[in-house]
Amino acid sequence: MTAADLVVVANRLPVDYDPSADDGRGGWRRSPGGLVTALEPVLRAADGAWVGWPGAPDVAFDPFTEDGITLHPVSLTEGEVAGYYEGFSNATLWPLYHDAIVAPAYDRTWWRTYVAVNRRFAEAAADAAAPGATVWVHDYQLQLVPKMLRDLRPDLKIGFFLHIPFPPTELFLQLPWRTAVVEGLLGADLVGFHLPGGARNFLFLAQRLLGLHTSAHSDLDSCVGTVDVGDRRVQVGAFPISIDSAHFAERVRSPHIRERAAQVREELGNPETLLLGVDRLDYTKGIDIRLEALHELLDEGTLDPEKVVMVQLATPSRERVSAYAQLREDIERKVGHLNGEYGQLGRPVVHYLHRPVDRDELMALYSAADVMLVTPLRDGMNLVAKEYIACRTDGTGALVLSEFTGAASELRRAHLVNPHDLDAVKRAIVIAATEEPATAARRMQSLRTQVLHHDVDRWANAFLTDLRASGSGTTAAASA
Ligand SMILES: Nc1nc2c(ncn2[C@@H]2O[C@H](COP(=O)(O)OP(=O)(O)O)[C@@H](O)[C@H]2O)c(=O)[nH]1
Ligand SMILES: O=P(O)(O)OC[C@H]1O[C@H](O[C@H]2O[C@H](CO)[C@@H](O)[C@H](O)[C@H]2O)[C@H](O)[C@@H](O)[C@@H]1O
Repeated sequence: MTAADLVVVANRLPVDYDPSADDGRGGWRRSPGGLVTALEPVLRAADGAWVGWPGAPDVAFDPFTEDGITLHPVSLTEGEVAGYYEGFSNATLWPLYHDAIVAPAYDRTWWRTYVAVNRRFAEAAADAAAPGATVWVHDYQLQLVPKMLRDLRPDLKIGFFLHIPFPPTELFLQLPWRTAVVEGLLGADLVGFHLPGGARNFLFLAQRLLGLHTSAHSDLDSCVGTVDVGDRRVQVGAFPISIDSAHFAERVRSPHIRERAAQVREELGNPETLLLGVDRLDYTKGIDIRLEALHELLDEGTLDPEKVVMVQLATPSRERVSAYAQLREDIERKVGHLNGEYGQLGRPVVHYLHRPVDRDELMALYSAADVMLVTPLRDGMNLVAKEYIACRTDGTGALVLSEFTGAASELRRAHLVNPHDLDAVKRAIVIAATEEPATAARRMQSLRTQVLHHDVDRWANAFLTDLRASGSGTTAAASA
């Protein structure tokens, strides 16, 4: 397998191995989540390599090529999945970085496994990269990889992008391993966040925890500041991720998706208002909030159960982490209450699917829905909001969007809400469902302009251009 000039390193490969697939040999399926959706086209265009976990424990594969990308699977044992993925990544870092919505657990054995697994990813990346290659490391699961990789391969350009929020400094400082995490990230030439606020938090911590010299720039371009680490100058920037907008806008116009969208409405009883939620089943996503809002609107008689239907897709996620198992029970109980009180025989008010649907079906749902509900308590970006907008090719539709998503900083003409304020969520749903069509169309037009002009290529090019230009500038240590 030849070494690549562009290497992505992410927790997951773009495909997951499922040993229980019913062809008897197991099989590969597309991985869940926005990170894969965003990066796959970028890497395919560059004939690059992708280093990641196959998504199942105790399986080992040699590198192979799929759809123009060379995949380098990193094996994890059952114990490593428990300590590194379910434990440190998703029961420590995920809740801590999402405003501690659920209490983060600080477990020393998880941390040790996180260090060991990060080292394995760094070694695999060092093997996959050609001399002088660009290596782009992704997300909270791999924050130690930049430094480990630099120690192994000082010839590489190394970028790091965090797909989830970088927390307020006082929350980050809870982390017993805070200094090692900041040092790990500073192994990169460029550290990127979705929003300038996350970048500024990181600059503060580099100064406070490591005593490093930092400088802050204006927010007018993607570079928010720099940190001097010995004779290296690390750039710190903000790069809001997006989607392949043109692909969504074009594909959703296919006759079979249009027909399916009409059929979906028909199957749902041709409601006056079709509300839609699409999320991994995650406690950050605020699925409970939108169900509570709908319940109260029906209780008060503001919405009529004969005229409104909600579809909630809730893709299974991190099911062995206890907060996720509890969330599933809570959501399913709420759906049951709503349907018990307001459904008719053969006609529930809430249609809830706890499984992924294929992409064409998802686009048909985006196309069919009158109001998209995106109500996270905290979300790095939220690509679903952008996908919905890209699919509204006829300029109709309305988006209720939490202020606490990264997307809210760009989609200013959505119906922005504070998800902690249930009355505000209820008001936003009603306004979105009833707004005068010309006003709604102007809103959607403005949202579409934003999403169609700021697509995933623009995001990746902005990051990679800044990464390739990084390393310039003289630090005090270098000029001494
Ligand atoms: N095909 C398919 N994609 C889904 C489904 N549910 C969510 N997704 C995709 O998963 C991604 C979710 O990204 P995002 O909203 O940023 O949230 P994340 O899950 O936290 O990464 C989007 O690209 C969605 O289209 C599903 O049921 N089917
Ligand atoms: O790999 P999983 O544990 O199954 O989780 C799926 C992905 O979820 C997270 O997505 C984030 O990235 C999106 C794209 O930047 C962003 O829009 C969203 O707000 C984030 O939550 C996670 O960051 C990925 O690593 C996971 O693969």
